[in-house]
Amino acid sequence: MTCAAIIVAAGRGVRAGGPVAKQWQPLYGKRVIDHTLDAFLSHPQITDIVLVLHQDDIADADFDGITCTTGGADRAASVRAGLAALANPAITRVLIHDVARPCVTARTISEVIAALDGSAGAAPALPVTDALWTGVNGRVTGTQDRSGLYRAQTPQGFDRAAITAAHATHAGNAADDVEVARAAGLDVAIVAGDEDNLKITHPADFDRAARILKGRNGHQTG
Ligand SMILES: Nc1ccn([C@@H]2O[C@H](COP(=O)(O)OP(=O)(O)OP(=O)(O)O)[C@@H](O)[C@H]2O)c(=O)n1
Ligand SMILES: C[C@](O)(CO)[C@H](O)COP(=O)(O)O
Repeated sequence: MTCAAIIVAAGRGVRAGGPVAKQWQPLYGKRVIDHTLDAFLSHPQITDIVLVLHQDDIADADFDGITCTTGGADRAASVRAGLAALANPAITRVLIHDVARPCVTARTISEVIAALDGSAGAAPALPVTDALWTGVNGRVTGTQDRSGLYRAQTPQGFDRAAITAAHATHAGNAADDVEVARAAGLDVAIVAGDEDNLKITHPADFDRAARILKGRNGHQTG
């Protein structure tokens, strides 16, 4: 089994703000992107890494041992570019991960890979535990049943041939690669998500991620 990781990093991080896109901003001693890459570079089951970058960033990219390629206008297009850049024919599995999730642990990566033994796809998720409302103009308009609802995370793992075929036939963007996989009829297993595997989306998420990484220092998870 040869497993690659595709790290999608071609977004502009508009919601996070800042002078540069969020993946290039500092976080607990290095850049967000460095934390994310290190999680996969240090994982013993990941043999190849493809980093998908924005066209404005690619010329300055300097990452040893990592294939860099240019992303597209939306996340799904960037994933397709990453899949196309996988050069090693021996790769049978691929994990697709948001650069914006720098606190991913070795344990989560291992659990996604292990679940691929029994399923064409596998991804971490957390069951929704809060009540869910609908609301309009700052007023609650209803309560939704939360049973069977999950918060999806990455890395999302797949059989390489199956996800490549699924993306080739998928039109337009998608919430994530699980949506693309399921549209193509693939079975996707849910593995335990991790509250600490947050996606840096808004400015306050940098502090939260830094606290998680600081708390882990000297207590390696996974
Ligand atoms: N055209 C795109 C859009 C998004 N992404 C990646 O998809 C992940 C999840 O997207 P999100 O958190 O929405 O990141 P951004 O698109 O950068 O954020 P924003 O929507 O706030 O601009 C990120 O790692 C982002 O870099 C990508 O590779 N290519
Ligand atoms: C793929 C994803 O991380 C799953 O939770 C998420 O959908 C991507 O982020 P976005 O904010 O929806 O673009």
